[in-house]
Amino acid sequence: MATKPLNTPTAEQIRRAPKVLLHDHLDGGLRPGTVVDLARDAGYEALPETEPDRLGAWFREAADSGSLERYLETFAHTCAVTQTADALFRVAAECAEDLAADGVVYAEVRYAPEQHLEGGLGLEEVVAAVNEGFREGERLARENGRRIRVGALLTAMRHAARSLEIAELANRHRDTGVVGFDIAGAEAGHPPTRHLDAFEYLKRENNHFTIHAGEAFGLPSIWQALQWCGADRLGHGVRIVDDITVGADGEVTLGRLAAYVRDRRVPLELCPTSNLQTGAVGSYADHPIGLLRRLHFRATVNTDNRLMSGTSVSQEFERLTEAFGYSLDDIQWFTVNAMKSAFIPFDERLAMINDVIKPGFSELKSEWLFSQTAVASSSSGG
Ligand SMILES: O=c1[nH]cnc2c1ncn2[C@@H]1O[C@H](CO)[C@@H](O)[C@H]1O
Ligand SMILES: [Zn+2]
Repeated sequence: MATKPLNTPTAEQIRRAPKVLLHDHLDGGLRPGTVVDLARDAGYEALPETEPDRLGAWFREAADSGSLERYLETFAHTCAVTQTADALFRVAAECAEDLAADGVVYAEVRYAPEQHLEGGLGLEEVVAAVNEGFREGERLARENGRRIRVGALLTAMRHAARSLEIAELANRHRDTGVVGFDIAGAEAGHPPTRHLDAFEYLKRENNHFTIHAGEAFGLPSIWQALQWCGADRLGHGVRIVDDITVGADGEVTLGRLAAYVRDRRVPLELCPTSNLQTGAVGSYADHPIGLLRRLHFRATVNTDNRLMSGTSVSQEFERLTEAFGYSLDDIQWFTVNAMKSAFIPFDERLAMINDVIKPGFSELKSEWLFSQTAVASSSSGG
C-alpha cells in the first residue's frame, strides 16, 4: 500500500464528493432485489438464486471468472427480466436514484436496445421507457435533496449486425435524452471495423460515440477504434499501457499510439474492478490507472457493471485511494477529466465543472483543513 497522505479522504467524504460516471451499463446495475421481483413478474424461472443477498453474491462470483466471455454470460438473467416497458422504466429510475445516492451528479448510462425486444417491444418503445425511467429517477433524487443528470448511450452488440439501425435510433433521440452511441460485447473476433457504416453515419451527423476497446484485446483494437472508426472515447482502453515502457531508471517511453492517445486527450473510461474480474489486471495496485494518471492521460474512473462487480463509483475511488494514496485533489482531477469528456454540450460541461464539481470539492477540502487545525491545536497542549 502506498504511504497515506495527511489528506486521505474518508469513505464518507468520497461518497459526498460530486462525481461523474461515463461508463455504466444499465443491464449491469440492477438491484438484486429488483431482479428477483421482475423475474417473479415475468415468470422467469432460471435465476440461480431467489433471495436478493444470495443473488447479488452469485452475480459477483459468476462475473469473477477471469474471462470476459464468462463475465458476459451473467447478463442473460438481467436482460431476461427487462423485456417490458414497466421493467425498463423501473430499472432506469432505480439506476438514477442509486447513482444520486452515491453522490454522482452526472452519468452516461448505456444499454443495448436490441436486447430488450423479446417481450414484443419495438426499439423506439425501449428508448422511451428507459428515458422516462431516468427522468423519474432524477425527480425522485431531487425530492431527496440530491441532484443528478443522466444521459443515455445506446449500445450496439459487436457480434450482431444492427449497429447502423441503433446508430440511427441514437441520432433520432439526440434531443430527447440519448447523448451518444457505443458498441460492446466480446472483443476477440469482433473488430469494431465491422461496424464502420454506423460510425461513419454518426460522424456525418456530427454525433458522438465511444467504443469498448482495449479491455480484453490489446493495441490493435484501440488503434482500429481510433484511427478507423473515429471514436471520441475508449471504453476501457486500459491496454494502452502495452504501448508504454518504463525503464529500470523510471524513464517512460510512449509508443506512437500511446502518444497519440495522450496528445489528443482521448478519454479512457477505466473500470478497475471490472478489469480485475475479467482477468485484464491482477490487483488494484497493479492497475495501469496509477501510471496513466501519473502520465496525465485523460483517465476517468467508472463502474462498468455495479451488480456484477458489487461496486459503486465511490467504492472504485476508495479502492484506488487505498492502492495509490490518492487525495481529494486526485479524485477531483479524475472527475473533471470525466466531465470534460462527457457528450453533452460544452457550456453545460463547463457549468457542471465550475458550478457543481469545483465548489463541491472545495467544500470537502475545507472540512479537512478545519479538522487538521483542531487536531494540531489540541495536541500542542495549549
Ligand atoms: O466490460 C464489458 N465489455 C464488453 N461488453 C460489456 C461489458 N459490460 C457489459 N457488456 C455488454 O454490454 C451489453 C449492453 O449493456 C451487456 O448486455 C453486456 O453484454
Ligand atoms: Zn462496459
